[in-house]
Amino acid sequence: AGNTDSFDYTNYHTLSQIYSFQDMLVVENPKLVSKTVIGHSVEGRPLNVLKFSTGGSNRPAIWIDTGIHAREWVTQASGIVFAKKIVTEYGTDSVLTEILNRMDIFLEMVVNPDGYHFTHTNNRMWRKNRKQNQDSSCVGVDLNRNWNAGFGGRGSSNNPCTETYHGTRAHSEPEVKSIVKFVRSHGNIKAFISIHSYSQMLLYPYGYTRNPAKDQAELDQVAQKAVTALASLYGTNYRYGSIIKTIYQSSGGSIDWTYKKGIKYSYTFELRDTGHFGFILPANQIVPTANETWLALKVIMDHTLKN
Ligand SMILES: O=C(CO)C[C@@H](Cc1ccccc1)C(=O)O
Ligand SMILES: [Zn+2]
Repeated sequence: AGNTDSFDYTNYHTLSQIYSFQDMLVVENPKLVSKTVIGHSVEGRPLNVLKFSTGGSNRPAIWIDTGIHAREWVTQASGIVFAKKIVTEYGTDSVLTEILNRMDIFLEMVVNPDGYHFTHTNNRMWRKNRKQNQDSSCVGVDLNRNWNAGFGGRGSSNNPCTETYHGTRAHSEPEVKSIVKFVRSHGNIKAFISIHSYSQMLLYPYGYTRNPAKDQAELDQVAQKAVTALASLYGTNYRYGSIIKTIYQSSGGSIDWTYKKGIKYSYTFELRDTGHFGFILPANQIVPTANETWLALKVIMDHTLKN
């Protein structure tokens, strides 16, 4: 596809097709979209972040990431739809326009490019990155166990051959370290939203402890409003609550670290479905999933703008 209007949003794409989409979007929207490389993956692939900004400097910002787990293909595909929505609806959608007139949005569509490439070439069910672990024949670190929040605790594994291997130390993985450095250097991120599939849940901290987040009441209230907006489109039902109570105990997760860094509006989405197709969600559900999720994202971004 030569441009983002003729791009096929109704299908899954290879890593290079996603990279091309990102570059086309920047070329087509030079005043609104720019691309930053925040680092490189284990295998040397660029970690691309799209910045959506209408001006200012170091404005308060929203972070959205997809594809931290390689096999969760509907998330990277949704990130593509979100990006096109932002450039299409800015100026017409009043909520988005108000958000972008005062805040920036950062979108990392493929947090784990090596893993994503590997799901196309070798193993569709790959989850982790492609780190060659020392003293083990097993490859990969779970990038959602590698953050410095309850690192190495229950709900992660020290065995490189498991799907939840946390790595040798917190922030050991370049894919995680790059985001950590970006968040620290930006210093004005107000919401951090990490998108997974599947289970149809909207989760907030904590995953590593049953201690409630100090902002639990507010996070819960915003989550409720967000899942209501999501369900308004096609009736898709989401559960919501803290990670540990709603899905399971997990330590070293990204939003537990961002929340402890003071980013109050830290959320994780678990997109469609509830297990019928699981990670192998049919491509015809990409656009409906992205459209309903976008309604929930706008609730969280709007609340962030106003609080
Ligand atoms: O990938 C998952 C399967 O979609 C579920 C997520 C659940 C989770 C979400 C946020 C923080 C920690 C764990 C995971 O195990 O990392
Ligand atoms: Zn996941």
